[in-house]
Amino acid sequence: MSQLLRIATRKSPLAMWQAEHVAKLLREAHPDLEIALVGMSTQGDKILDTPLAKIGGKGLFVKELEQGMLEGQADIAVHSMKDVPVELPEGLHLAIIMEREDPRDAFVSNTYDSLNQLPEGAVVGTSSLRRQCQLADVRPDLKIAPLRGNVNTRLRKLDEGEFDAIILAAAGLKRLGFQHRITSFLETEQSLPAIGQGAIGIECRTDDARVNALIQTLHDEETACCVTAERAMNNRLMGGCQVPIAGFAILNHDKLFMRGLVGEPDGSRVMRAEISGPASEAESLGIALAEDLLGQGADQVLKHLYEN
Ligand SMILES: NCc1[nH]cc(CCC(=O)O)c1CC(=O)O
Repeated sequence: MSQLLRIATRKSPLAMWQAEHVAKLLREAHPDLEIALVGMSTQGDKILDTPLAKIGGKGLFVKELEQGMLEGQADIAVHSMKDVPVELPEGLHLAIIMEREDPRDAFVSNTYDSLNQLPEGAVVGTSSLRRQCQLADVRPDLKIAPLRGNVNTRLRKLDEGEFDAIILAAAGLKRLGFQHRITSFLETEQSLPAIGQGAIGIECRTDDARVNALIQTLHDEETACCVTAERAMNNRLMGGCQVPIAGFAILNHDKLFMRGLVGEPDGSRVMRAEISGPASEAESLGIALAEDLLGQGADQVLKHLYEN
């Protein structure tokens, strides 16, 4: 008897690409499996005129998908890890973290080759406080302008001449076939990525043994270890995805190396820390990194942001 697996996904082109990608890999692993995509709209997709940082709340891009799984309309949800809050609803878990795509931020411009070549006062589009903070730190003269919408919309707005350059995640551009639009990469030391950037995660019901077993082949332990450290840092900082927090871990054999950053959106204060240790201690390394940042004053910066 053929089995059915229903994948909950947002309807943006990037989310659909990611869900299709998972569907394709699962069809290869299980030729008899019938797969259906269940498209859903999230709050983050509906409110398009407000910077995400102002909408507030965690899980803006995942809540409706989680509800769908809890109500039995879908079996798994495919997420960009950077959109997934650290705390999940009762009954659901992150079963799978897939191998990470390029974690870097990309500089996209129709006029200038790189960040360094932007003239004084150039207008850069991004609605990410994390990107804004790091840009302002090195180039306080730049004008940061809000830029929301899915990847395709953001590229269109650049082409319409609203900005001298925009910053996007390289992973999203590559997945959607816009690699040629990447003018240059911001190395991770220069623009520390968001927690989980470039990694896709699969969430499902904790107790659904059939589904947990079906998706197991997609797991990448190295990425999972790095993302565990990054999310532990975020959890200790009580960070949502819309605060200027960055964190990026890599593995070298069994050793984990991680950088973290918290700052003011205007770049007036930027706290950085790094740590390394055994991969088996990923979670405690992430927490220790957060504590280093808190000790440097990150708690005041974050408190101030949550109050506004
Ligand atoms: N905030 C939306 C979002 N969520 C994940 C990605 C990129 C893909 C990824 O990080 O896996 C993007 C677009 C962007 O930041 O440019």
